[in-house]
Amino acid sequence: MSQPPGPAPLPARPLLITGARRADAGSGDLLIMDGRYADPADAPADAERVDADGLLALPGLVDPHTHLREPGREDTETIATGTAAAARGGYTAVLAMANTTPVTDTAEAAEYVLDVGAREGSAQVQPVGAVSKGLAGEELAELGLMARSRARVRMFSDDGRCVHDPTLMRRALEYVRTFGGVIAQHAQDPRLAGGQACCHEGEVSGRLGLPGWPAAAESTIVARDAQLAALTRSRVHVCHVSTAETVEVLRWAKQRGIAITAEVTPHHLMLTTDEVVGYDPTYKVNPPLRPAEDVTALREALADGTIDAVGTDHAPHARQDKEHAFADAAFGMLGLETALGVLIETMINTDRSDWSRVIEAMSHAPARIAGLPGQGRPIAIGEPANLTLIDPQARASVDAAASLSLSRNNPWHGRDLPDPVRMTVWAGRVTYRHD
Ligand SMILES: NC(=O)N[C@@H](CC(=O)O)C(=O)O
Repeated sequence: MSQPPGPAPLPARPLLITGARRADAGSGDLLIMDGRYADPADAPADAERVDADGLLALPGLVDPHTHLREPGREDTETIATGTAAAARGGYTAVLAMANTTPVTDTAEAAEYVLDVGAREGSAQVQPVGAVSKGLAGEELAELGLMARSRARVRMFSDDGRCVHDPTLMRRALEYVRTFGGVIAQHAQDPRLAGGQACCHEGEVSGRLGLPGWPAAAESTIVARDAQLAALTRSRVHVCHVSTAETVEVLRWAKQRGIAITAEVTPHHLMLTTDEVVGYDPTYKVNPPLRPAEDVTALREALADGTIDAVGTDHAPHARQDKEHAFADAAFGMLGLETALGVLIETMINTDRSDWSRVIEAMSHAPARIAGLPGQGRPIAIGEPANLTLIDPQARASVDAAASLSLSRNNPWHGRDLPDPVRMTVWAGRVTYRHD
């Protein structure tokens, strides 16, 4: 059996985890040896025993949408710090977005991210390749070379920018179909929501005098891309869905059998446009926070599977890039450490979803969409040991200063939220332990 992707082998001490419940059915002790689950009856005498009585065992979480900022902005996040934050959030794999400096638009750039991840990461780092050279939206990047490289890139995205040119989008979809890839679209029509647009277009943007971006700037691109996916018989993934209109388009497209998948961020499941009323740039994000009706529609869509997955869109920014007038500040907020807590609060504690749905959306589906073998797998003997042990009842007040991220643009600071993660294990190695 080939080794699962993971850190260099350590003088691994087997782990015997006792007493954990399993959300997916099944229970019993878990033995982790040589990076995989093994039969607990074979536990060696020197195995480290972990008492997980009362805890829930989940397959390691997979984030289809992380900004790690290395290379280029290591003052705001590195692959080491971003994946440390991921491990604390229960993640064992992250898809690293391409909008770094330089952009991940070549095989060499993708292999660089892969290699630093393997050397310094606390989670598997899978590079996302850019769709267009330099994210400029004009010429296709080296999609085939990235796919055939050691990084085995399968997901491509110009995230931060929309692939606006329909012909370029068509060509990209045609190209990735040849190797089972997917185009992850940042759906934002730059003609409807460009330039200074920084807030949901509606009553609040009008009152505050902030340039707005209407829901239609997202849903019209998603409708177009669904049709292009049908035309090319290829696969499109919609990043950070934020509106009820987009949910309707997704329902329509899925009913027609179009190969479209979508993700929602934790912040769009909980926070609304009202946060912006104080002009605090921490709440400036793309796409913008939307009204409560959209939040409700997103929760419903995640519960019924219209939205397949949760993506954090963890977007670290330096203080000097955020501390500006709202219209001039950088877009983006942190999310890796708090994602599962927000999902418990919005989906489990409201009885909208059961655990199997949350596990599907935060582990199985993102691994499948992004083409990550070895992640999002069931907890079963022989499978790679990617595991998150959680206490779903534990809560804490979020402290931005205590984050493992290098950045502090944390929209959850001071909020009381579930703080569930007790231990994360990636490829058999403990990557996070709650004190
Ligand atoms: N989501 C964000 O608000 N920011 C992202 C890029 C982007 O999607 O705009 C970032 O890289 O900072």
